[in-house]
Amino acid sequence: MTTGLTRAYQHSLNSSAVPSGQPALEVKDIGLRFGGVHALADVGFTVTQGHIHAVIGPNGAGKSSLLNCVSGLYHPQHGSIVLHTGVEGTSHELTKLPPYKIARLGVARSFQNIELFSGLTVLENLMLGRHIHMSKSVLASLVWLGPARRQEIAHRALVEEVIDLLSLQPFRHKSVGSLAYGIQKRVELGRALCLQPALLLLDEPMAGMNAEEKEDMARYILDVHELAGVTVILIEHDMAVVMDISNRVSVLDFGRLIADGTPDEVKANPKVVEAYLGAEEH
Ligand SMILES: Nc1ncnc2c1ncn2[C@@H]1O[C@H](COP(=O)(O)OP(=O)(O)OP(=O)(O)O)[C@@H](O)[C@H]1O
Repeated sequence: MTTGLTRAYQHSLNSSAVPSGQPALEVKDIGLRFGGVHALADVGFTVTQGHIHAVIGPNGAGKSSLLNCVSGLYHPQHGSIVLHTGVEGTSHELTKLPPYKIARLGVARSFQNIELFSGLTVLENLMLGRHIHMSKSVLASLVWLGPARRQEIAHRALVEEVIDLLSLQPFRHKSVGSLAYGIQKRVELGRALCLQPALLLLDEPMAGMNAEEKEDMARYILDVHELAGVTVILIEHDMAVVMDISNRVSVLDFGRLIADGTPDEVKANPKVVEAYLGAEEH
């Protein structure tokens, strides 16, 4: 189930140097409160390098809060989140860092709602996805004609590979606002990939999609994982998709981790059936 690449790739889209199978992210005893609401309580699990790791749970279970803790939008009151990038053997404690520093460490994310520049083209949005790696003059040259063309060309080569991987060629010069919803979500995935992530966080990438769009998106996430080797944390409501494409699944319910295992283990766990899968069947 792959997209037939049309070019030989020169750039690695995965910036992690952690060997496959080793811990990439360790979440330990995270606690997050909003007034009296325990959004997360003693949540801990490990994301393995090279995995698609799904986080599932009923509405309000704490899934987005968890991603927000990893990307630095929320700071949990206790616990730790350690990112291993393998670069010079370093690890980073994320819970006190601001979002831009976590992004610089290679944590990229897409949001539940599309957060693209709808008046700009696909290409321009993807180039802006390179912003962390760009000097101000290159950013300026995207908007006004200016210097730094050579640096821009190097960034452009990587962006072209993302366009190829996600089959975005037909849309490159179209303004994002004019594209079908499913394509816009694919552009958002592309923009996150342009960061060359060590870890990619996808928050309900298939929400609001029809069956065909979901199937397409699942295929592209698998390509990102299998061809580009990017480690993914995936929040998704569609159980069939989660069980199909994930290596490991963590289940939250009322802010607590109630199960963590392979898709088959999780499917067979009575707590999960009761809390989530069972609830869907009624
Ligand atoms: N910024 C915030 N302020 C106050 N409460 C919040 C905030 N963010 C999340 N919460 C609360 O934390 C709990 C978990 O919410 P969260 O959005 O993380 O759940 P979720 O599993 O992602 O839900 P959904 O599937 O509906 O998106 C909810 O009770 C929610 O109301």
